Amino acid sequence: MNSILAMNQAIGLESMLRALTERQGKPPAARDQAFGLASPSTGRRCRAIAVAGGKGGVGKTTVSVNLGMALAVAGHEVILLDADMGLANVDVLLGLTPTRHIGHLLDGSCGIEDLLITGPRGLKVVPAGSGTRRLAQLSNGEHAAVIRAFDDLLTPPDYLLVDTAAGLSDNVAMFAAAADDVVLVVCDEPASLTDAYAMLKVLSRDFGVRRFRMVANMVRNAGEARQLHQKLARVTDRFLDVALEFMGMVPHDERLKQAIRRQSSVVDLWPSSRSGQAFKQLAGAVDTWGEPERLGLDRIAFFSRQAAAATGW
Ligand SMILES: Nc1ncnc2c1ncn2[C@@H]1O[C@H](COP(=O)(O)OP(=O)(O)OP(=O)(O)O)[C@@H](O)[C@H]1O
Repeated sequence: MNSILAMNQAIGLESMLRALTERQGKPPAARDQAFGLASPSTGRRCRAIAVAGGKGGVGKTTVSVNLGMALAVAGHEVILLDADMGLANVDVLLGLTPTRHIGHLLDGSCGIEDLLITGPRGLKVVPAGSGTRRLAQLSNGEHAAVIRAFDDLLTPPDYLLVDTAAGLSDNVAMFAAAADDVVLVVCDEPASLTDAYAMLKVLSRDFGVRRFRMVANMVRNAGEARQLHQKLARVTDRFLDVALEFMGMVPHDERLKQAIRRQSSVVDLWPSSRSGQAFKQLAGAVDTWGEPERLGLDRIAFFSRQAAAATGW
């Protein structure tokens, strides 16, 4: 797709994005951190990574689950937060049957530790709950409460992965802005590119997120992945004040689909498959990122505090 077409389509989403921003009130002047605890296993601060994508079906959950598993296999403590509230499926993908979810945390009937369930290879999951309309309509204050609940973890992990919802809701914006890194999953479809552009635009302009790491999903090879990155980076370099780094790729792989049908991860079932190897490489890339930067002193993002105060959370 040519870059001007991509930009025009993205600009076509302006009114929707403006409405979202206006509803949220004045955006924060600078990005602050919300998730941020020291990990006992490494002594390093927990790194919170939000996996986002804009368009539905680009592979956010697949990447979150398999990247989480690859990091766990590499010996890291990992918690995977399913933040696709009301349409949760991380637990389904891992064959887990949670009895509690985020809704129980929010109504005060349990704490964050009670929500953790342990999946294969010690990967821990915080389930979001499915089929509950109320969970799909959480207020900003409730999102803030979920983010802050991670401060109560007894043993913070090395990595907290957050599988965000599709679209550009307040939910996605808050979790992405509260994380140390945003991994953007993109596939080679016009709608994926325009939605990714729209997400970069709103997260940078309204939430101060300036750096993104792109994973090209469902591509044929590394060359195609690089081309996809260049296609998006050409437009973002020209029109947005963001750095879009290439993180890696996941090939289109039937093994991945088979693993999902078996409610397991390809990393666990077929580590030597093309996608299994790709997730190992992505985990290796994450491992090179080092200590997350701290852009502010407070652990709670500015907008989270505003929202929390407004709703009494
Ligand atoms: N690399 C891949 N190779 C083959 N199939 C893939 C790959 N990545 C994802 N898929 C398939 O694409 C579909 C959508 O993936 P997934 O549910 O992870 O997307 P999503 O972005 O989380 O969607 P939603 O936003 O709707 O929750 C799934 O059926 C999955 O099996």
